Amino acid sequence: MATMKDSFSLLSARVFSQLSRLDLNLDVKSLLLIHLPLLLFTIVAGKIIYLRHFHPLSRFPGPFLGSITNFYQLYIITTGRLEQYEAAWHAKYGPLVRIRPNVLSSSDPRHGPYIYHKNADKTSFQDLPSFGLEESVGSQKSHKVHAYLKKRVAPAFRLEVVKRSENMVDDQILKLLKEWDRRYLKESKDGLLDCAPWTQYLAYDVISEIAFGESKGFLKKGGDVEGLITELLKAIKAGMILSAVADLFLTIYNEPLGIGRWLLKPGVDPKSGLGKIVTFAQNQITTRRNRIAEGKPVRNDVVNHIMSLQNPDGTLVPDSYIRAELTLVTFAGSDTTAANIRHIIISVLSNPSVKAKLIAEIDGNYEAGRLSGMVGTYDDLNANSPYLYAVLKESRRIRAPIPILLPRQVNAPGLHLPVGHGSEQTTVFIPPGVDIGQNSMVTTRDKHYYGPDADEFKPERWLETEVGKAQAEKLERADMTFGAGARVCLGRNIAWMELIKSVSALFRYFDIERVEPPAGGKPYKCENFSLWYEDGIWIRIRRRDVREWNMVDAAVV
Ligand code: HEM
Repeated sequence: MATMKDSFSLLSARVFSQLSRLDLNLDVKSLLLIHLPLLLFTIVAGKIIYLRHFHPLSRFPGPFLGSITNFYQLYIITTGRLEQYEAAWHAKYGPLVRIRPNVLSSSDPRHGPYIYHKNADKTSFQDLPSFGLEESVGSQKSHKVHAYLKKRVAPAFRLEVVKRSENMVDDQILKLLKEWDRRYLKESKDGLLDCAPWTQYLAYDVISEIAFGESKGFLKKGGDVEGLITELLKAIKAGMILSAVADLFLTIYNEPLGIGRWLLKPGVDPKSGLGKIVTFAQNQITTRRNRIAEGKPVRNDVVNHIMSLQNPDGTLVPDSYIRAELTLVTFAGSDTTAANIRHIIISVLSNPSVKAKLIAEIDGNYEAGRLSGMVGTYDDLNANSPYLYAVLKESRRIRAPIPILLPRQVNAPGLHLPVGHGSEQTTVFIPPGVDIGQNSMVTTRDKHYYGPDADEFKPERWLETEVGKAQAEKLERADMTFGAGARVCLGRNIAWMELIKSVSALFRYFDIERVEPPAGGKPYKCENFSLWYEDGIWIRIRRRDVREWNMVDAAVV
């Protein structure tokens, strides 16, 4: 099969041969065959010379192709492992690498507060046409507008509000336990399952329950509902690819004659990709309105909060804005948490001593009556589970659920970043007008900051009792896996609640071991498309002999 490169060469050859056959007068012919290509060549060569020698980032090292074109980033994204490229560049070029013509990547955890300060604006990476959606708090570029939007929506995500939904999280976890027990221990009996999709079912049901007031039934079905998981992945991949050439896309899209907007007309198909998620969000709004109209009680949840927001003139915010925020919550709150749970399971199962310590802590808490009910309460788990806390933190350090560079604009007067260590420490000036960011998958492997064992999964490094207060605080300061500064994750309380509860329940109720994929089972696959997508995490479960099973068996869900 011909490759894209072959087809392109073939096409160019045909165009060229057609042109040379044209009976044009010599001037036009020479213009098309000689002057125009020469002009194009001169423009491209001039641009490359500018980018390599005169651009404000020309003195920073990095991959050659990355320094002259954004299309290189596009290629890297399609490999599904862009974090590996970025880590390799930092290993080769040092803590500041020019990864795209106008973008620097930093791998030094000390740079976080400088880059993600409260007045930092997001970049064109975030500025793609929003396909019929208004700007949401997450897509807003300007720090000022962002601050206004965030102040309005943040109350819906406060811990005390999230805690009101705690029993709904418990219900979803209970469903997971019961489904695994029924399908893999009672019906098929071999206890063998691929847990990767189940983490998504749990996360999607929790987020739809907490944010939208009803779970969509992923766990019950043991499968995708309305194609949401599949379509969200398509939308994420498309967005990721577009983000690599966002500047070019915007130039074409915004060109004055409107041809670009006509050509790239964002056709939102309600049945696929982003359109499906937007339609899902709109349906939540309509359902809620219907309930209100019918005089039925409504929950004081995220939908309710966003629907009752007002504009400065006192009018209610429009549906287009509510849709945008709800779409963001669906995006941001599902596959992130699912990926995190998967990695915790993998890490615990691959480290027998960690598994033993974790189970000892969970069992100890239940036996001593510090955890009650089927799934311990948020407060009890938080207060009594230092090792579980360390496991969750370490898992996000080793594999950040959002494994991409989160860029920010460098505004005047520029940044002075520390580089080097000890007596060799100095500063580097980053000029205004460029973009800079960090990928948590890279910063969290910095050996100066985390020590020579930075690549190892070691929950103990987070324990004050093991490493001392100063070291534990140092690690907390650099933890950017939930984002940083004013843009820190709004859903972190929801995510944390879901994580501590589900991990503690899974290891209390099941004895779990990782196994090879069975014949015909999906093999392990892991891809990074700004979120992690994985398949084929095969485990074998057995019921543990714990008394709480009586409650689970008796519960009706
Ligand atoms: C383990 C789970 C999660 C991780 C690791 C995570 C991580 C992040 C990160 C890194 C950002 C900052 C992005 C940026 O700077 O561009 C972010 C923002 C955000 N996240 Fe999460 N997130 C998680 C779960 C959730 C959940 C469950 C929700 C919703 C209920 C959520 C809602 C949001 C929102 C609305 C923003 C935008 C905040 C802003 O721009 O001010 N996230 N998250």
